[in-house]
Formats: sequence, structure tokens, C-alpha cells
Amino acid sequence: MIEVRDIVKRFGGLVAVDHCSLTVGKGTITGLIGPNGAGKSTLFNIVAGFLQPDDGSVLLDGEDVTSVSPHRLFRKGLVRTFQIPHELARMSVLENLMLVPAEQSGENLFNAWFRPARTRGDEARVRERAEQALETLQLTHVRHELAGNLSGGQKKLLEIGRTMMTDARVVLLDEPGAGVNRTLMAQLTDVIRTLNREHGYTFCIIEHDMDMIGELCDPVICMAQGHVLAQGSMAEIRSNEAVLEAYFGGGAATAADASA
Ligand SMILES: Nc1ncnc2c1ncn2[C@@H]1O[C@H](COP(=O)(O)OP(=O)(O)OP(=O)(O)O)[C@@H](O)[C@H]1O
Repeated sequence: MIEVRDIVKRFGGLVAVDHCSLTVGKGTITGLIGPNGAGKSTLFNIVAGFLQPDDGSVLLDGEDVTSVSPHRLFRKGLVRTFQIPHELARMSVLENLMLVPAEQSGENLFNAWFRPARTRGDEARVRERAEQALETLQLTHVRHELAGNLSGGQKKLLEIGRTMMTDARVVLLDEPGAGVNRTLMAQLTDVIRTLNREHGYTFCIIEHDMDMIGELCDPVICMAQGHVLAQGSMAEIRSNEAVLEAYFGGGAATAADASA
């Protein structure tokens, strides 16, 4: 679904992504791991159109989308989640979801004033979709709560929920597990799995929590120093010498300790 071909990205003299090539297969939950500074987020930002590479290309379903704007990629079904912005923190959970289609279509006052019936019909459909998303996310009980009052884990669920209001096909998740407690982590894992199996979403997930990666992802791709070091199942990655070397400089620990 996503093919990254020989991407290079430099920041001044620093090569953050160094001839990196990888693929994210359709229907997979692909994990992207690697020590700090490996170039994972930079690569994500290039794939999602927020950064332009110095060299190489990105293909989405076979179409060259290198340097296409995030907005246009969003319309093609490639979505990157982001923290709930400040303005939206003061709106309810339900409103946060209902706003997404309007943001996506650049809805304007013209429709609201001159096509009120159409707008009302759209609103009913959007509300229904939002209610369904809340059910899948198990957030129905906090639907009228201000988004800013949610716990860290609930905010992550809401971020993922916002992708459910789009026609997302591929979702890039940057550290969905960061700062999330164990209970909500299990819920988050369930939601990602449901969206993958029942809604056909493809995921690419950057995560430092190896338990989460092990539970959800196959394959797992390990980056170091800007390029792919190894790819395989979590079991293969855990015992890969080059991966252990990258994380621990040859120490006797296992990759599972990387999440500590
Ligand atoms: N905007 C920038 N300007 C200069 N250097 C940058 C910039 N963004 C990233 N870097 C550098 O590029 C390298 C790769 O960073 P990146 O954030 O992509 O790594 P990462 O694998 O996502 O790390 P982490 O797991 O810590 O988030 C690092 O050395 C980082 O300091």
C-alpha cells in the first residue's frame, strides 16, 4: 500500500533518513521501531507530506505521491494522527468527531445558508457515523465531556476516532501508547485491531512499547541511523543481532528491554 523508495532527508549536515526503502503491505499492521534518532518520525513526516525528501520517492497504492500535500494525501485516504489541538480541547468529544468531515471538505457558509436541507441531512449522517465511532472506541459515556478533560489514553482513542470520520485507508500512528495506562492500552490495542480486521484499515505504527508492537504488528521493521536494519516477525526482530547491537551496543539485554 505504501512503498518508500530510497528516501534521503538531510537537516544541514545531519542525514536523518539515509537511503531508506520499505513497504507497508495492504491490510497489515506494520510496526516501525528503532532507537531514538533512528529517523522514524522524519520518515513518517515525509510519507504524510509534511516534509519533502531530498531524494527518493513515496508510492501510495502504486501512485507516486512524493511531496504531495498532507491535505491531498488525506483525501486519498492516507491519514496521520495528531494530538487534539487546543481549540478542539474546549469542544465535546462528539463535536470533535463531527467536525472532521467539515474540516476535510472545507465546508463553507454557502451550504449552511443556501442549502440548509442538504446540510441538515449531512449532519444527521455525520452524527450517526460519530456515534458509531464512539461505540467502537467505547467512549460513548464521555461523548459530552470536553475533549481537554479526557485522560491521556482516552485522548489517543479520540485521535484514532477522528480518522474513523474520514475515508482513511492507511493510518500512520506515532507512538499511540505513549503515556497511556495499561487498561486503556488494552482498549487501544483492541480498537486498532478492530479497525484493521473489520474496517480494512492498514496501519503503520511507530512505538517504543515492545509489548504493544509484539501484540499488534506483523511485520516489524527496525530502523537505525536512517535506514532499515531488519524486518520480520517480532520474534525474529527480538533475536536479531544487528537490532540488539543498535539498541544496546552489543549488550546482553533483549529487545524487549527497549520499552523499559
Ligand atoms: N527539524 C529537524 N531539524 C534538525 N534535525 C532534525 C529535525 N528533525 C529531526 N532531526 C534529527 O534527525 C534525526 C532523526 O530524528 P527522528 O525524530 O526522525 O528520529 P526518531 O527515530 O523518530 O526518534 P525518536 O524515537 O526519539 O522519536 C535525529 O538526529 C534528530 O535530531
